Amino acid sequence: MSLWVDKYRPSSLDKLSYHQDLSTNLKRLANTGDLPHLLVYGPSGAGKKTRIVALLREVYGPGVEKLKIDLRRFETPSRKSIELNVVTSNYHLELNPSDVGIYDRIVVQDMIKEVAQTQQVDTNAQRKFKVVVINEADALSKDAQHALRRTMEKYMANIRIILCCNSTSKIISPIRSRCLSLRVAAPTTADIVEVLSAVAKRESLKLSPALAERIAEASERNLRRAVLMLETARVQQYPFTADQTVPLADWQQFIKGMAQSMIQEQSPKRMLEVRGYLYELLTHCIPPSIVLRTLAFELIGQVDQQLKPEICRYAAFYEHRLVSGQKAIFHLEAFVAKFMSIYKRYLMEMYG
Ligand SMILES: Nc1ncnc2c1ncn2[C@@H]1O[C@H](COP(=O)(O)OP(=O)(O)OP(=O)(O)O)[C@@H](O)[C@H]1O
Repeated sequence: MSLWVDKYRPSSLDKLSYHQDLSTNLKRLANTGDLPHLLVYGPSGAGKKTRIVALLREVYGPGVEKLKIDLRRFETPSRKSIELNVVTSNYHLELNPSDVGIYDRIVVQDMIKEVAQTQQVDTNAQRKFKVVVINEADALSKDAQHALRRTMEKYMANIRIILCCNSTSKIISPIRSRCLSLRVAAPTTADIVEVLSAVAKRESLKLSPALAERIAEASERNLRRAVLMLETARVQQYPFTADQTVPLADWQQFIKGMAQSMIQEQSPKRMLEVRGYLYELLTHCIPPSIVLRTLAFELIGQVDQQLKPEICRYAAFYEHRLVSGQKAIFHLEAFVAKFMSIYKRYLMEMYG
């Protein structure tokens, strides 16, 4: 049994709801016979992956859905062996090079070279190129991006790259200029309500527009989150009522608690506790930028009006450091410490 987010993922361009213009453009692109390198970007849960898979299906037919997972081994210059899971079909392969950290350049170079040098096995294939989808492209090191640019040029004859990422700001400009950029904006609340109603209908559930609206609002325009919330709500209480509680994800609840504890007490002891919480979030693979953003919004919602601008400013400051630095925990902790000092100073001024 699969989750609704997988079960109801539209598989072809025709079945995609919302952003109809984009779907039409993708269809046109797929039917030109050739494909440029693509840079697909947009916020999490906007439907980037779904659109990429639908595009590949349009280009190659249902054969791209026959997937297998290969465990690939690479050797670093210092003879260390690294492993990476690669999802492949006869026509394309999908990788997440940022999983191997600083060795991403080796993966990008070796994999693309290997694919480019093997001929298309299927002689009936309609295209003479294979597609390499690179996920989380904005997490690629600069080194890997330069290697990618070189390989892109060298093997243009039989390879097309599709880069998938949240923001193009971390992609080097020589790559950006070689790709066709496609922005998949977050669906509007109304779009999400529509998808939720369609899912409910296919599950033969009665979903009132009021509840669908509340779930869509709570999902912050992240469609995946919205569909997951609907499925959780179904488990918690059915028949639905318009005013039933909309379940937040565990990690969101956790960050809420963290913000409360930072507001209750500002001390080295509390700082140490919060550090534990931060590690807990990071080891559960919640991206550090999401932790910082959610925490900042929670804090802003709970403090006095006059403190809000300063907290926003420091959240942006530490987010910038997070992006340019390496160890996320340092910058997250620095933000926590900064907040505590700002808040403590404010309390002292107010209440002496
Ligand atoms: N056009 C659509 N119509 C209906 N449902 C959709 C559509 N696009 C996406 N979805 C649903 O939204 C979920 C999230 O989509 P997807 O995985 O493509 O997002 P994403 O932008 O790649 O997210 P992330 O960047 O977090 O990986 C999918 O599981 C699918 O069920």
